[in-house]
Amino acid sequence: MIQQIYPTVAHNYRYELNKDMQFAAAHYVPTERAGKCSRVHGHTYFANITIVGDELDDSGFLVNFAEIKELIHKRFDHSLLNDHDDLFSDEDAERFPTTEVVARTMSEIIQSYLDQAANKPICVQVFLRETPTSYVVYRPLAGGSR
Ligand SMILES: Nc1nc2c(c(=O)[nH]1)N=C([C@H](O)[C@H](O)COP(=O)(O)OP(=O)(O)OP(=O)(O)O)CN2
Ligand SMILES: [Zn+2]
Repeated sequence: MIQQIYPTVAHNYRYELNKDMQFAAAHYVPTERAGKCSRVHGHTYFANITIVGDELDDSGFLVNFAEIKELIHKRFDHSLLNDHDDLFSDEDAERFPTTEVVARTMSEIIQSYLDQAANKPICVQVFLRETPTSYVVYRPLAGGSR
């Protein structure tokens, strides 16, 4: 079970939902500057996703917890992140599968899905832990751009 205190996001929405999940994945950071991390290695990633909104859908959900898990876990669990060439690249540092980029990418995947919902939920934070000692918090800029 994942139990951790996460950083809070200031907002004035009526509802805030948080979904924890974990997935196993391998990656490498394709630059010599990454040292040992430029070689393929694996992590159990722990993620906490924060979604806010004022309106519920016709199930009484801001968004179904299971759908958020499906978007991330199904896509990344037991995969080599660098193989997802629709998301990551060995050529462009903004698309190397670092913790920062994976957190941002998760936020973008989730927000694209939420944009289809009539009640318009918003993903305001992705907390992504890569190792017991390393994690990133990504908060998209208000208004939808990075
Ligand atoms: N800013 C970033 N720095 C590093 C990233 C990253 O994604 N963003 N990634 C790595 C490696 O992939 C590695 O998996 C994690 O590195 P690190 O925290 O150094 O792992 P250690 O277990 O060796 O750290 P300890 O301090 O010994 O616990 C590297 N840097
Ligand atoms: Zn790593």
